[in-house]
Amino acid sequence: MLSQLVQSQLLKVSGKRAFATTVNENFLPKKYGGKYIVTLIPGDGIGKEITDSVKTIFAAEHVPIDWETVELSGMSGSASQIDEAVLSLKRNKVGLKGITYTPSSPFAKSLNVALRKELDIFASLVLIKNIPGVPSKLQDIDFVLVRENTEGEYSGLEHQSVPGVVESLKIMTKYKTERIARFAFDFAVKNDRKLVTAIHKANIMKLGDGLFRSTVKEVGQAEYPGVEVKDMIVDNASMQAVSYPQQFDVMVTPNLYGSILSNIGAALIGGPGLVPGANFGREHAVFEPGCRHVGLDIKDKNVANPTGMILSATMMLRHLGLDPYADRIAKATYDVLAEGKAVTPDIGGKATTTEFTAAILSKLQS
Ligand SMILES: NC(=O)C1=CN([C@@H]2O[C@H](COP(=O)(O)OP(=O)(O)OC[C@H]3O[C@@H](n4cnc5c(N)ncnc54)[C@H](O)[C@@H]3O)[C@@H](O)[C@H]2O)C=CC1
Ligand SMILES: O=C(O)CCC(=O)C(=O)O
Ligand SMILES: [Mg+2]
Repeated sequence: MLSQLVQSQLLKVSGKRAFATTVNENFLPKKYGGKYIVTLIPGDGIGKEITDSVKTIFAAEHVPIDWETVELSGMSGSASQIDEAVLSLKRNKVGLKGITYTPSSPFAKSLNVALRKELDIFASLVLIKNIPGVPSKLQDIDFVLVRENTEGEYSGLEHQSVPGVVESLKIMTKYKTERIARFAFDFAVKNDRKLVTAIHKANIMKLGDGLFRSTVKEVGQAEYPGVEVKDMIVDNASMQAVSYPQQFDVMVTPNLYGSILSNIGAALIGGPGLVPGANFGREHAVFEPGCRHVGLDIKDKNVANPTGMILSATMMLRHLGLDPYADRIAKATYDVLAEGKAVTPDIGGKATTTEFTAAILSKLQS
């Protein structure tokens, strides 16, 4: 039973299928000396601890990857760090990333957002699915969030026209809405999902969200007759997500609603440390925990749950065609979670991050 569940998780976590339709084959990463070079950006907060967990597991499994580590910090970093990170990702095409902190000061730009825009990794993919053994109030949850990553509310265009009056621009374009819609429908087709729901607020933002709603529906109806398309207002979708999440299959969202729904989704399945994610463009793919939390409050305490990062890393392995490594690592991770003996405090356990990682290693060796 468990292995069947694991198998279906593995299929659905597969970034490769989503990627294959989106990335130009000419830009697939190349091996050097039999190994892929992957950019590793630990980021701030718990990033180092959870990427260390991945590094330990990959080393023990002899995964044919060399890491190119780039420091990127929103707390202390120099301006040149972002250039270095972008250069490394442009060269290697593939990255594994923690989250960088963004201070609320008006002068501090989000490095996470800058990186996504610079590389045009426009599609965020987040899997919200119950994990056997992890307590959650509702069962049979299994949906995917496809989130536009480069425009919308995260455009970062704000100005104060006169003191006390601020205008924030939300940019929505037909071009970027069509491409995120196609990504969502392609993902649905390739992963045997039947329903795409466009999430919007077209009753209030009639032009911007109206464009999003109508474009997703047009693309679906014209190009993907085998996939049902619906739409739902974001307020209702948030309520439905916590009362009847089983109704959702693939949700396609503008930027901010995707962030909010990924956080609701994380809470539904047991917490932010469990959710895997990836960002795809035509040339690059960057894998990062789907709920995108920095975790400054638990930094260096050795309690962070690295599951979301490990599962993001297994999506990356599939993207690179290293499925057998991904299968073994994901299965060992799910087995440790299912047993519940060596799990971290966020899901009710007492284990440290390193003890959880060690339990995965011993599963792999057994
Ligand atoms: N504050 C920032 O710089 C950034 C914030 N965000 C977004 O803002 C929202 C909230 O961010 P923050 O308030 O900074 O959240 P946070 O990073 O403080 O996380 C919220 C809570 O979840 C816990 N948590 C997160 N990951 C965990 C893990 N792997 N294991 C165990 N516990 C974990 C943290 O300890 C914390 O108590 C999120 O949606 C996030 O996507 C995204 C990027 C940067
Ligand atoms: O980069 C940030 O500081 C916040 C971004 C965010 O909330 C997200 O990407 O979901
Ligand atoms: Mg967020």
